[in-house]
Amino acid sequence: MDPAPLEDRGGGGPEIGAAHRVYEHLISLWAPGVIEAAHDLGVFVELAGEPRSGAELARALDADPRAMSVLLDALCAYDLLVEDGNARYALPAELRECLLPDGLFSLVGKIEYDRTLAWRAWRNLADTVRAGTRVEDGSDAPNQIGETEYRSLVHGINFWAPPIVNVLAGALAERGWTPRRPVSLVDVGCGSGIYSHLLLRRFPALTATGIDVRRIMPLALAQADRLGVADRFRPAVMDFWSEDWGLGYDLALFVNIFHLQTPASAEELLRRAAKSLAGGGLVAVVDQIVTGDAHSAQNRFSRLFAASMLATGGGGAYRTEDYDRWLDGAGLTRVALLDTPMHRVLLAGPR
Ligand SMILES: C[S@@+](CC[C@H](N)C(=O)[O-])C[C@H]1O[C@@H](n2cnc3c(N)ncnc32)[C@H](O)[C@@H]1O
Repeated sequence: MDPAPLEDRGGGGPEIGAAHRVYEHLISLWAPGVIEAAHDLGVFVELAGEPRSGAELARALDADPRAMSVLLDALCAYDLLVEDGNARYALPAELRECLLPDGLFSLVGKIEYDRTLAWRAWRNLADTVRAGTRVEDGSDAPNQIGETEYRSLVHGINFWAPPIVNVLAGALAERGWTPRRPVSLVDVGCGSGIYSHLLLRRFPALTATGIDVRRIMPLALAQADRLGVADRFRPAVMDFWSEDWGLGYDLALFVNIFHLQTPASAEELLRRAAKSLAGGGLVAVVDQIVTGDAHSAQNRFSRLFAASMLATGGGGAYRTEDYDRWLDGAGLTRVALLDTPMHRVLLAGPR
């Protein structure tokens, strides 16, 4: 046996540090395992009311009492539940919104998406890397996430929106958007519509058109109602490739749309956006946009996000140079690039 890993430093040389690091990555698998088991069993919903003991939860959820206690303690280890010292477990207030199904920022859709699609896709990532995601003619494949999966997914990414909208709204205000100015936007692939809805709350004279497919639109309409902006949110059920988006918008907004594209389809989307704008209108792309700064938090997340896109069927995290080339092809030019959590906001206007 090579004695080097055991030498000096109390048995903890760089090799042991490296093994700890890799092991920590490997056991990241435990977190979704524990959270998803609790979701499947109904633990979070059961704890929406009073704190309960392990035995009470096991009885209510038809589970083995000892196994339930192990699961509850693991949830406490992740700070997802708290134990009151008398073996009663509670769901902390700040976690209710994301762990219960009806919260505006509920991650239940993400959990369900991961259970139906992502686990299997990640398990087969090596096969995907061997085969690549090119289609027969050698071009990249667009992302294959289906409408059914989007129904789970779109609410599960709502929590990204508030800090991004803060930054975007600030940039729009700097460019002359005031509470009284009647402006309009088209939200292309709006999903739950959260970006439109939060901007509508920010700018009382704004009207928003949300484009998405038939199965998703009821979610956007219900949420517009919930957030009190339904009177200024116009649903446009259509395929954004084959139908007309309308004209004269002050903002064409694409959130989490470009990472689903191939380079060719990305350029086509920007051409369509340019045609839909009023004079002086802007395009905003909110996405995993990679810059030259290798160590930024956004670039690190973008790299991992690209691996996730690869695992689940195509698309990727594109670089600023890619966007600049596509913008140029569409007669547009980048006017700002803003950092937000896990995303960047690219603003572009006419060249
Ligand atoms: C990743 S989700 C993003 C949703 C939203 N923009 C957000 O970030 O919360 C992509 C959305 O684009 C919609 N979409 C994809 N292709 C579309 C098409 N060809 N026409 C209309 N909507 C489409 C999907 O239904 C889905 O709601």
